[in-house]
Amino acid sequence: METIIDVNGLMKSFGNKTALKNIQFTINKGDIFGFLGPSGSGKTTTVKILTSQILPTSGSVRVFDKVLNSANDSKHMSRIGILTDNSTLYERLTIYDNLELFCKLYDVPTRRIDEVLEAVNLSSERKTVVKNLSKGMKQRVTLARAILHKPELLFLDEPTSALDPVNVRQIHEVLRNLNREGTTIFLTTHDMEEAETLCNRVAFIHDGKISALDTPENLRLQYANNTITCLLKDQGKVIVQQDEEGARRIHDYMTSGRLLSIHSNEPTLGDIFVQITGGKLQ
Ligand SMILES: Nc1ncnc2c1ncn2[C@@H]1O[C@H](COP(=O)(O)OP(=O)(O)OP(=O)(O)O)[C@@H](O)[C@H]1O
Repeated sequence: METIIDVNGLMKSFGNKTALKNIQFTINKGDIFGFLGPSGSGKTTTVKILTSQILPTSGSVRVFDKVLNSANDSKHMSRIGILTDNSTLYERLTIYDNLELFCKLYDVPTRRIDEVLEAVNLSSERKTVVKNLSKGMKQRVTLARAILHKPELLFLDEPTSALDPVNVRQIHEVLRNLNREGTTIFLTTHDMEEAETLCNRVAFIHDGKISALDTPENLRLQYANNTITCLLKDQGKVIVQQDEEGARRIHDYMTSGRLLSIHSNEPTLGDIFVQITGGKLQ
């Protein structure tokens, strides 16, 4: 498996505030890696370091085969796409003109504009002025801009925060397609559902430290409470342990015709985050 990002002993301080405390993780080619944490936990600081916008206080960071040791180091930037809060568009220009400007900046042929607009489902809006777009559409243009130069690695800092569910679904679909075509994705979010549906690996960051890192499936298994909720006609909700005694009880509920519904109580990533850190994601 090819390692795309390798972070070891990463520390970052701002004056006497330590934002990152000995962070360690690797990201492999093809991952959609979710970096989950509440506000102020250190997500954006990590993205800024990985994209050479700021330097770490100590520790080592490797992106592709390049050890990052100076800010604004642009050597690997052509292989990277970034979508953050600061990714603004020219409001008075059309979608097409916005993208054309960035084609010139990145030295990308303008025929690529049609491809990215198709990818984000905005081909029919190419002549629309950006200020007339909805928030979700603007975010899709920003995403189109971030992938104009076909980056191998895409950083997304809270890409769907404050978007409605329809727009969230559209952005997720674009990201899945990009990933299928080979783009590795580093995604920060405090939305656990987003991480559950998109990510093959997630790290929990809390107060500048990573407190868990695994696949969502392994985390759910590890923190499962092994119970089943049964809804009974005469008793309402009943919690049953997943053991022999529980199996006997469920069998009785079924054969006596009392069982209305049954579901296993798998913890969500949000539940697990609370269990591990004692804090909430939001
Ligand atoms: N330039 C800075 N100067 C001083 N403190 C900073 C600076 N940048 C970040 N911090 C502090 O570092 C900590 C981590 O901030 P960071 O922006 O990385 O959090 P975050 O997880 O991205 O939060 P959010 O989800 O709200 O964006 C916070 O306590 C923040 O106040």
